[in-house]
Amino acid sequence: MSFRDFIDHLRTSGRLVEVTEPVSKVFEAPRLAKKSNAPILFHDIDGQKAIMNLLGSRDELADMFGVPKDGIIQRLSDIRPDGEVKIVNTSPTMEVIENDVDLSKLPLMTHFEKDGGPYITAGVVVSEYGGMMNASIHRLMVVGKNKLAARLVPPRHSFVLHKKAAENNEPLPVAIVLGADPVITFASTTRVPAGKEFEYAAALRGAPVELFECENGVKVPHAEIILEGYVDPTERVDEGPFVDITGTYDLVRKEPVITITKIMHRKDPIYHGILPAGAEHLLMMGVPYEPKIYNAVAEVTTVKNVVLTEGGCCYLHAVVQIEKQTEGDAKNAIMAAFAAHTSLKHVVIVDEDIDIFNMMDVEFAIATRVKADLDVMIIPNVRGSSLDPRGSPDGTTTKMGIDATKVLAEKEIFERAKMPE
Ligand SMILES: C/C(=C\C(=O)O)CCOP(=O)(O)O
Ligand SMILES: [Mn+2]
Repeated sequence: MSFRDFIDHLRTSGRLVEVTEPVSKVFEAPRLAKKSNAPILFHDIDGQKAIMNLLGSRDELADMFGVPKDGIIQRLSDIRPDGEVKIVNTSPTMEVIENDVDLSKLPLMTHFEKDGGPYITAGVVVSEYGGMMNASIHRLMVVGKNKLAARLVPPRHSFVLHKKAAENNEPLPVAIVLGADPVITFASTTRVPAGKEFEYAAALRGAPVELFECENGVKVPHAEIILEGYVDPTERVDEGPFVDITGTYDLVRKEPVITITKIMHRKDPIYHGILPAGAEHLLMMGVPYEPKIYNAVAEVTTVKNVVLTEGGCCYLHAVVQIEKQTEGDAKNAIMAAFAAHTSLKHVVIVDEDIDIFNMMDVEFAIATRVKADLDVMIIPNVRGSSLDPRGSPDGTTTKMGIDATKVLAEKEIFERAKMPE
């Protein structure tokens, strides 16, 4: 499915908000996107089109995968990155080619008052080096007419490829993909084995993914806009301030620079922007880790479901539902969850009768099934998330796991009372 087909599907199903009056890319469009909290298509940002909140809810994701909302994780954990990828010679993306690059002509938005500049937030950075490829989303700050600062987080594959190229003093060829089939964009946020993002997307879509070759050799899927260029081996600039998933300003760091050498786009392209700290951002960051946690917990007990909760920025807090088999299972589940998602900070393990999408229910489990000295695990000095404002400067933090499951030997005293029909 193309990006445009997906937008048409949102339109015909009545889920798309359309803004036809002119809006500014500086604060105004992001503010409207935050307010609407629904897929929103801007028809006139300095004469350009842009969509935000494209995959801004679990309902949207479930619809895209063709499963119910509580079946997303099982669906994602069943998929193997072995779909078909086809190389083709042409693409509608080549309708317009611009060699005189001026990023200010695109509707790249400035979102929050202290932001370091306009940011590309939904750009899938595809890179290739030494026979390896990678596709992942990185935030990209505009630092010049044809330059972007890229937050390449260790140990993500883009970071590794740039490091390898830089060790040989070579540029890393990249292509930034904006507005591909949303399944491909989602797949690029997953933690699949190196170089397998497009195979994973094809398996998820149930149809081959077509790729075409850019002038710099990088192979990319059809999209609305492609920015071609390279990451310089040595150049670094201040990246930030930028508001990340926590809704607070992330640190300013020295990050690598991408020079854009060419822009390709469809006629009348539709730019995709992800609202920082908005639901789409949170889901793109968190949902790919849920199947990882699910599979890791499945190794130690019977796992039923996993959610990275919105209140925990879909990244720092997890609730894991298990069918407890033996006493102590929940403690193993806690350790498995932390191992699977190293940025996770707090995790609660609950039984099958707790609705993990309902925080009242989760709190009920904590209130009635936890004795803190026995059921709370505190683990100091563990690698945490660089996005946690409470993390230590060396990247470590203290983690907490809560076993909110029933004591098996006293199961009946925890039963929730039912009223007869
Ligand atoms: C920008 C981040 C991740 C990414 O690019 O995938 C968030 C920081 O990652 P941590 O590993 O939680 O520090
Ligand atoms: Mn990768």
